[in-house]
Amino acid sequence: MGLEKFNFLELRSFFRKRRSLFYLFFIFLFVYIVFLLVYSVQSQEKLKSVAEERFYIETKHTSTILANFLEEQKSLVETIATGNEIENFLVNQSLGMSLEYGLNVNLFSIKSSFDKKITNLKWFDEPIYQRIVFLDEHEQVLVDTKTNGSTTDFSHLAHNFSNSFQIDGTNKTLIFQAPVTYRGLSKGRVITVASLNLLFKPLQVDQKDPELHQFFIFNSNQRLFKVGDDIVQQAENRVAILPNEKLIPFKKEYNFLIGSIFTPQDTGSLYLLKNSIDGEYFKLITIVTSDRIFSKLSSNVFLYIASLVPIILIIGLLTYFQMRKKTLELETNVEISSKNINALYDANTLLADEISRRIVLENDLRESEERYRAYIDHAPEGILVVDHNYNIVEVNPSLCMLLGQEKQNLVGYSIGALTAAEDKSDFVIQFKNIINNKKDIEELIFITATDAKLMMQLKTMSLPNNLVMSFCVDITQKKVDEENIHKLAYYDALTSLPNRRMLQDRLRQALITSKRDNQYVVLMMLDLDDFKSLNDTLGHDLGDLLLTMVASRLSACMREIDVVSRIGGDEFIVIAEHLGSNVNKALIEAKKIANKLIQEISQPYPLEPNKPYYYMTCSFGLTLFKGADLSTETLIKQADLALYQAKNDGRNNYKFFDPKMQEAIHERSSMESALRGAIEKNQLRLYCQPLVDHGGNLVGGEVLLRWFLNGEETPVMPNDFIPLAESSALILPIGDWVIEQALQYLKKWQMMEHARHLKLSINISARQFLQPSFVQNIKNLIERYRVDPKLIKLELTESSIIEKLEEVIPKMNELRQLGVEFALDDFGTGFSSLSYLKILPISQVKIDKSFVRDISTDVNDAAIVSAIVAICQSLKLEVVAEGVENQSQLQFLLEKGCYLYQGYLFGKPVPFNDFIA
Ligand SMILES: Nc1nc2c(ncn2[C@@H]2O[C@H](COP(=O)(O)OP(=O)(O)OP(=O)(O)O)[C@@H](O)[C@H]2O)c(=O)[nH]1
Repeated sequence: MGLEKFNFLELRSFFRKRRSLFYLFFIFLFVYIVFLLVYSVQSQEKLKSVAEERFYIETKHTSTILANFLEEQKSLVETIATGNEIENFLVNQSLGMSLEYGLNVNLFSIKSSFDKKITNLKWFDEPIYQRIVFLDEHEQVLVDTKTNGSTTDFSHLAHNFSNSFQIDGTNKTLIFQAPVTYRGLSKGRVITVASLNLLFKPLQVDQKDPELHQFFIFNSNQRLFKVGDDIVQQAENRVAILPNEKLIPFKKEYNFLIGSIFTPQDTGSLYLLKNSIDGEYFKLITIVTSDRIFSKLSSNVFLYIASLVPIILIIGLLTYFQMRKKTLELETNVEISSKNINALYDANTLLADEISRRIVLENDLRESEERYRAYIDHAPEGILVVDHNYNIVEVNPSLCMLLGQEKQNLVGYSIGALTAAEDKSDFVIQFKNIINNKKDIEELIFITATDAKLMMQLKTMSLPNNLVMSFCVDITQKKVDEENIHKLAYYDALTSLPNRRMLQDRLRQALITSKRDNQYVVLMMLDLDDFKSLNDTLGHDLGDLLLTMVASRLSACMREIDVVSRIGGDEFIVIAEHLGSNVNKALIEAKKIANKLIQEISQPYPLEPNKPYYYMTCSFGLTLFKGADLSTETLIKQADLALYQAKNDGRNNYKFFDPKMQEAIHERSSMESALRGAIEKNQLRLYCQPLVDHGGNLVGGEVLLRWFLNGEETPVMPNDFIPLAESSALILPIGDWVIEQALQYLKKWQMMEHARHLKLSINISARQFLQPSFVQNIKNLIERYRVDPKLIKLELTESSIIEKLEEVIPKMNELRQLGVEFALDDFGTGFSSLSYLKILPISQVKIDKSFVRDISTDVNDAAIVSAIVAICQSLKLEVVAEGVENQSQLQFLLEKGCYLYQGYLFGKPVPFNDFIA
């Protein structure tokens, strides 16, 4: 909306500056107009009187004309009466002349004179006389101009000649008479008869001047007036009331005067004037309209009104200016208002914007409120709003569901209502603390309506108006899961004892405590003796059962503060603290514990109902420490080392760690690091030991590894470093190296005429064989060196593959398909389940040298070897006897049907290059 802006201020200042001038001008104008008005009124009055005067004169003139006419007629009739003709007659009469003779002539002459007069005398072009009559003193008509002989009786005409004329209303005539005298004697009279109509000739009584009407009144109060062509005479005796010679307004009571002369519409505008003609005898009454008299004059009312016009105009002007002023003020106000309106408009716009913004905000707020409400109502977590008095203001459906409570039983109540616990005091205190501290996340236990225990995680935040909102998430299950995870991470699933990880923790703490308290602690590593047999004979389940029994026995023997853990397989570690600060006492204590535990473990185990008890022994490795700056790993290694010694010492006993063991450990670790660089330093060499048949023919060789440490001539034997290589995973690169080298030699053999048929046996460690890429590696090498796979024989020890048969057999089969053969090495030293011979895709079995060594002297060994050879024969497997050193052994083997041999009797292992000259 746009508002027009006027420049009112300029106009207003203009009027302000000239205001006094304007007032002066208006006053002057007012005076001038009043003066003009007065002057006009006066002039009007004058004009009026002039008009009246003029009208007087006009009527007076008419009266005079009429008076003159009457006078003239009077004198004329007298002139006739005294005329020569009549005088001659009278003379002759007096002379006695008779009528017949002389007088007739006279009369004739009179008559002629009369006729002439009738003919010649005119007024307003009309003959004045209708008749002239000469009567003698006896009223005898002597001369009468009316010749038709009708006589009129003039006797009624008075002889009194003071009234020299009379009006004959009946005949409508005007009669004048004059006496005829002779020598003082009356001799008769002359009568002239004129038309009454003549009187009206000078008067304006016709249609031409309808505004003026005149009539006569004569003495006998007779009104005489003319209506059309008729002259009417009426009696009226009230005429006398009319004033003389004065123009007076016509009053209503004068209506009788005008009668039927004319019928004015407005008698109020009539004026009346009475003029005397011929003395008081004859009056001329003039009735005239004011317009007729004052036609050119304005009426006073008009003047007054006209005079009012300027006043009204002035007042109007003043009012106009006043109003203009007011308008200006108003307009100024309007302008100010318009400015205000503009400002208001701007403010309005701002307000509108603000309103729009607020509407948007309100919408946003509403949407946000709806979102908030939707979120609250549908949030999966419980939501709770509490006021500063700890009263519940809001709960969402999720919280109600979690707590098994109805909303109406919570909202409006104190926070105690949130738990169904009998004693709510702890809950309320904890909750208040949470609310007051507003820690990020707190945990609190709620009791639900069904008496269930809910562990809730509360996240609390402040809201406006001193409100506090808490998000409650049920973490009961999470806690259980966490506990389970913790258990899985820190506890052994089978025995529920702390596992190796937990042990590390506890050991770390024990280290700290022992240092702090200056108290000895013993770490005992326990390993069941020959547990593997139990597994193998009774199965894993019973093995597990035994392990759990061992665990409970260990726990039962130890104090609450001690640690009993299972670190894997059949190995347990026990930590006993607070053994005193004296080493000897601590040793005694530790021994006591070890003995007690050995005693306990050796108790019979009722593994199977109605079956004989199982018996189990164990070995311990112990290490004592007190505030030592040793790592937990070192301590465990010490105990392990001691255990190793205990095992070596025949099992079912315990050994304390001593520094010599430490040295051995050190030696082992330095050897490990030396072995790590052996390949790069070219310290490893391949040797080959011949394999011969019963005819002494070389049929192949077994690849053997030698480690020439630090350029020494005497190599380190495989038994001294292969276990180390296996335990440290160095066996993998070493094994790969061995295979590749061996195939290169085999390639060379293949190119030699006399060696082309020789088979090469390569020892493969279980770890190496179980490598996922093992088969592919072999394939690649066969392809690379183009060797005949049939000449390759891979040797695996029974114990190494027995646990992973399902993994091992498919791999063996895959290589078998290429032509690669397998031999079971060291047969007889392990479990030697004969059933494996059936299921393993092997082509050869190698009897361990420990059996071969004493076959001539030990009946058992001889029996075992015989049995092995027999079985292999029945299974159509080649049998190789290892460690054949003398003829008696050979003889025995030959007798039993073993036709392949390896041993010093046929050749020691020699460097590969020397194997075939
Ligand atoms: N039943 C069962 N056997 C296990 C479990 N963990 C490891 N073993 C077996 O426990 C045996 C542990 O054997 P070792 O301790 O190496 O040897 P051993 O037979 O006890 O002989 P020594 O320790 O030398 O006396 C292996 O045969 C494992 O397969 C287990 O959780 N349950």
